[in-house]
Amino acid sequence: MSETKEYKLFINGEWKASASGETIDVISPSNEELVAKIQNGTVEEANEALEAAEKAQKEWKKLPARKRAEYLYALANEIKANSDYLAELLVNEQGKLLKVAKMEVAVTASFIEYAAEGARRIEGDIIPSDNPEEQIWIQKIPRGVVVAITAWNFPFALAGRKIGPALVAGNTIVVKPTSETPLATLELGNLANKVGIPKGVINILTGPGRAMGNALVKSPITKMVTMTGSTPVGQQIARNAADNLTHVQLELGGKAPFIVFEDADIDAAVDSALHSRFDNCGQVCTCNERMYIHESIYDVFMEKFIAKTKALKVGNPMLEDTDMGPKVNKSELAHMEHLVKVSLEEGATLATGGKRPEGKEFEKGFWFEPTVLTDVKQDMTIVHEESFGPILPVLKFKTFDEVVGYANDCEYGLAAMVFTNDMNKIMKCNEELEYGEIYVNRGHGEQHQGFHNGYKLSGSGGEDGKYGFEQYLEKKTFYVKYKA
Ligand SMILES: NC(=O)C1=CN([C@@H]2O[C@H](COP(=O)(O)OP(=O)(O)OC[C@H]3O[C@@H](n4cnc5c(N)ncnc54)[C@H](OP(=O)(O)O)[C@@H]3O)[C@@H](O)[C@H]2O)C=CC1
Ligand SMILES: O=C(O)[C@@H](O)[C@@H]1OC[C@H](O)[C@H]1O
Repeated sequence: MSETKEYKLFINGEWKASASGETIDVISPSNEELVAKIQNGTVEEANEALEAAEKAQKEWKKLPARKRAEYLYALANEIKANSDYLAELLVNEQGKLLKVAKMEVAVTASFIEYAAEGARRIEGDIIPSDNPEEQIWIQKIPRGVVVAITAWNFPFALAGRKIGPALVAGNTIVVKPTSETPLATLELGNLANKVGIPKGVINILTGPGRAMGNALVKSPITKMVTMTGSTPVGQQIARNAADNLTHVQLELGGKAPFIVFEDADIDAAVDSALHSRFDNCGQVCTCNERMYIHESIYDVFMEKFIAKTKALKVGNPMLEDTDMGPKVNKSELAHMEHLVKVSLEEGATLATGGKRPEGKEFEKGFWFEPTVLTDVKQDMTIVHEESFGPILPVLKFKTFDEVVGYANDCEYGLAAMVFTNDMNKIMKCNEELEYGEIYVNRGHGEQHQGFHNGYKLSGSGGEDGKYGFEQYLEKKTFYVKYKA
């Protein structure tokens, strides 16, 4: 029996055990076996990491951005070179399919490479003054120390999505991954050392968000917090950051509507609806969380959709022909069971799924069947509460105004998906849907050069692309008077 690996804290380029002397178990969602142990870091260690990042940033910001980018290209190459190991770690800690984990590793490297490409596009302005013999210069400068706090659904990609732009902009970073799935992210410490990223530029801490996270957010050393996670925690972070007026970038919860109009390509819509709900066991912030089908195509659409849902293969995430793995932990599984119970009590019908799959392989682990609910009404809990799992409520609609009203009847505003070939409908959806990211005639899936931006309780600030990169830069304005 090999000894269980114990990960340490990565501070100032060194690995160290926490002074707390306590560790946290990371268990496999597939079988509840112990995967590794991580440190239960202390508030003092949070401050130690922040001080290391602050010290390192003084030199890091002086490097030409191109040189900083070269370090990041090297890091991305190391990530790709270690893809198999990192992907298997993601399967073990998060329960995602191996093929999805390999995609996540590739996307992580790609996020970092995309950020590095921006090294020569940190552009300021020179503006003529109203005064004679005077110029106005607006310079883009790094903010300083960035704290990155990430969720458990794509932990590695979310870390790369933040490390890349933060470092290219000339900031240094303290990353606090969720205690649920920190392992692949911790491995970035080894890779950072291997490519020679200076000590203190990247620091990685583990420990419960409430204690460790609070300390990182509240510190006056922290000049920006970028967080991906739930809305309640994002709101808490915004409150904690207010004391120092620290810049906050939040990517939070969602309840994406998936709307299929009468003129849609039904087969394309069925496939997109299936993947946008059940990929990664429904644990994607832009997932199809509620589906609206025009009444004229409802029967033909649902016959195809239910058949494909029932055909999904739930099981061992390491196998190539598996379509869906387990939920990430026990409480998430309990949330699935609760949502189905409440939905049935409120009058919904269980069209398929609704419970733990049967069979010996599912006795351990956090398994839940792909679930579809019909006879759903707009005022039901399941239409408004994020499931972030494999549960899909389906509703019929008659008119455009009715379905847009249903779609906007939501406290979230991250993503929406629309299937129609009618250009007028597409443009009206563009105008009337209150969502930061709208997919037309395809399922979810952002691209780096876009802008992942949540309205309402889905977030603040936005991430990715040139507008996401801007979040990591401060501006400094000079009024320069001279004698011509
Ligand atoms: N908009 C987007 O792009 C995405 C949004 N999400 C959302 O994330 C949620 C699921 O992820 P989950 O990890 O459960 O989210 P949580 O909000 O529970 O946790 C997110 C992170 O915040 C940390 N944290 C918890 N409390 C605090 C605090 N007081 N101060 C600072 N940090 C804190 C957690 O640490 P710890 O876990 O160690 O306590 C974790 O690292 C869903 O709501 C989903 O919609 C997920 C992915 C993408
Ligand atoms: O965070 C999410 O759920 C999505 O933004 C997801 O994270 C990384 C992937 O590239 C996105 O699909």
